[in-house]
Amino acid sequence: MVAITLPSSIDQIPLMRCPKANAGQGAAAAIPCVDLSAPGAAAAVADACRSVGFFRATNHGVPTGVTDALESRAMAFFALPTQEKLDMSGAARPLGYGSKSIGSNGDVGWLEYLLLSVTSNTVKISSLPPSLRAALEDYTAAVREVGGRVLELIAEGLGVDRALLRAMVVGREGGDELVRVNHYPPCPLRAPGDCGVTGFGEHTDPQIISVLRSNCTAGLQIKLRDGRWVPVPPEPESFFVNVGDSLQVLTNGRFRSVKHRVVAPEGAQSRLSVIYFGGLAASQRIAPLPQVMRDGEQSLYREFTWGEYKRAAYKTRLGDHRLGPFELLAASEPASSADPQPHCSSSGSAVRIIEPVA
Ligand SMILES: C=C1C[C@]23C[C@@]1(O)CC[C@H]2[C@@]12CC[C@H](O)[C@@](C)(C(=O)O1)[C@H]2[C@@H]3C(=O)O
Ligand SMILES: O=C(O)CCC(=O)C(=O)O
Ligand SMILES: [Fe+2]
Repeated sequence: MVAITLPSSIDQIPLMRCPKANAGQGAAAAIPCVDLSAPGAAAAVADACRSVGFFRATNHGVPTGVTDALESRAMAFFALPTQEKLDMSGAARPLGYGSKSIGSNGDVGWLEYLLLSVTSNTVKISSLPPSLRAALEDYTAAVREVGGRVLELIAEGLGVDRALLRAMVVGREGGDELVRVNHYPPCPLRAPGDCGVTGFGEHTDPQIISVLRSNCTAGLQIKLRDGRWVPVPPEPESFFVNVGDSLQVLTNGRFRSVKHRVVAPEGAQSRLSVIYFGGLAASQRIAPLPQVMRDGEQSLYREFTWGEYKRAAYKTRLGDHRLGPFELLAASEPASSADPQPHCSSSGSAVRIIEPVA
């Protein structure tokens, strides 16, 4: 039984259009798939990060028991009354339990979540149910290994020291690793045409990489380099890897952080996703790796630390172009919020569509 309550004002939940045209044949084919233990994996990972900024990873070595245990403990947690969830986790600021509100700048979505710091594999919320905490710690240990392997492959694919990126992120003293568990209950609202309700609005992840797994329920979409949004078919046996803003800078734009969003589920099923975010230590400088730069190539970004970027990121709205203020040369991305695109808005029970802004 899902304990989320309907928002007091449905107006607070913006609806968005999810073009069906992109959901057809070929959508899944647009998403690269990499067998992490195959020969040639490094080149395939680098290729995927360059062309899409996103890929599906198979042969990752995480036992299904670990993911199943977390999924069932998390669902049991989300089924608790809201006050109990808040008492156990504290209200998200930004860590803790959140519902419908994402960040502190007015973003909303049809979801509830737990956002946790997992650096050194310690889940720093003491009053979580012990079985959930244990499942989170087992999962974190396993997903961190996947992240570490992916970072080795990325380094190899870039032609830099294989251990370099992994050592900057995984299990690093003072590092910034997060796990987020998102629960999107079935959404009773309906929008006309091709609109769905926003589960998690369009954004890029600020960290180096994100490693995501979901249950069987669809909803995640990514934006391809040609501007098309495509649905990511759910694949509970696989992990999905996102390039984050920090990796975009480290590669001087060779890899680009991928825009993604989630549409709330319409049917009877809820979506449960778990994401590991590999970030850096606060004092870690983020600048293009000298080894990837060609002779005379200029950095596209002014130098900054992860602490500085994170502070700036938390002042932004979800869809903002967070790297904008750090760009040195002519910006390759619109400096505004989310790209102009069709979206919908609700007005009481009657749903009103707002057409794209030019
Ligand atoms: C609106 C926001 C939520 C967010 C912090 C921010 O101000 C802008 C970035 C958002 C994001 C997106 C990826 C991750 O889910 C997240 C934890 C992160 O590091 O950056 C969230 C932040 C959050 O929910 O606190
Ligand atoms: O829930 C999902 O599938 C994606 C969520 C997401 O992008 C995030 O938590 O940053
Ligand atoms: Fe994300």
